[in-house]
Amino acid sequence: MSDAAPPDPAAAKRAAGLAAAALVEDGMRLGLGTGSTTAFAIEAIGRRVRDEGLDVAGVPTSYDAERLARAHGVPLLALADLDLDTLPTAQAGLDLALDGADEVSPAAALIKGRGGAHVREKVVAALAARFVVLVDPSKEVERLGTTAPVPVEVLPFAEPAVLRALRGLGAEPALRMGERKDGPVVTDQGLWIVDARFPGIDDPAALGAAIGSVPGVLGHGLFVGMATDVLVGEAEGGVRHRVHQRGR
Ligand SMILES: O=C[C@H](O)[C@H](O)[C@H](O)COP(=O)(O)O
Repeated sequence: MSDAAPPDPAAAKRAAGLAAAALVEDGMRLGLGTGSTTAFAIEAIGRRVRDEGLDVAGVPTSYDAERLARAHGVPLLALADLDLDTLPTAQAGLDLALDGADEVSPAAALIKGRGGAHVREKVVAALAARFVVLVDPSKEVERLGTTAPVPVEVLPFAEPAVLRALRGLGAEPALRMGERKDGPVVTDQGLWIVDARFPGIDDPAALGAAIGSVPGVLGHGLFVGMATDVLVGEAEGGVRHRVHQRGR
């Protein structure tokens, strides 16, 4: 038996977060993701704002990201500030979106939403020229669904119907319950989350389309063909940079 300590996920997340913050350039409009890995990036961007006078602003993907950005002095933007009505549709509204993931496949398809922020995260990622995903190595899987369920945000009224439809798609679905609160977890939108556990996902795009078309579903945590970069932090401080093409 080896006496080696297990890799430290916090150190790996920190390495990914710092590498992501280093990609940020003066004048950029950012998407600020949610979760423990992106938190390291937001903190590091805040340091650059303070120490280097970096001029950036970011759209937060959750109340949590918003509070963190404020705490670290990262200026905030709302989608309404992006002038999307005058921007040509082919032009991205944000330069760079930074976010974590619960699973990443070899083709950079993702499961997101452990923190329940996946709906806003997808809106923000879709607006960005580059969508950079920050993970520790435990998030890399050969096949999506290996470790994480697919979070599905649902209208409370529709929950029984959505559970039934998800079972029909091969999932074992369960309403997400609060750990420090009685009853269902309520999202930033005031809706509920169903975690749908699949026995391995072979075609995430097709499954995503099927889940998205269930009446009562606001959105789900499968992100396919969106990531342009994956930064995999290592506990020793190194970072592997995987580059991906959008739409594949
Ligand atoms: O809703 C939460 C987000 O999708 C997170 O980005 C994802 O769950 C990864 O979080 P963490 O970096 O804490 O593992």
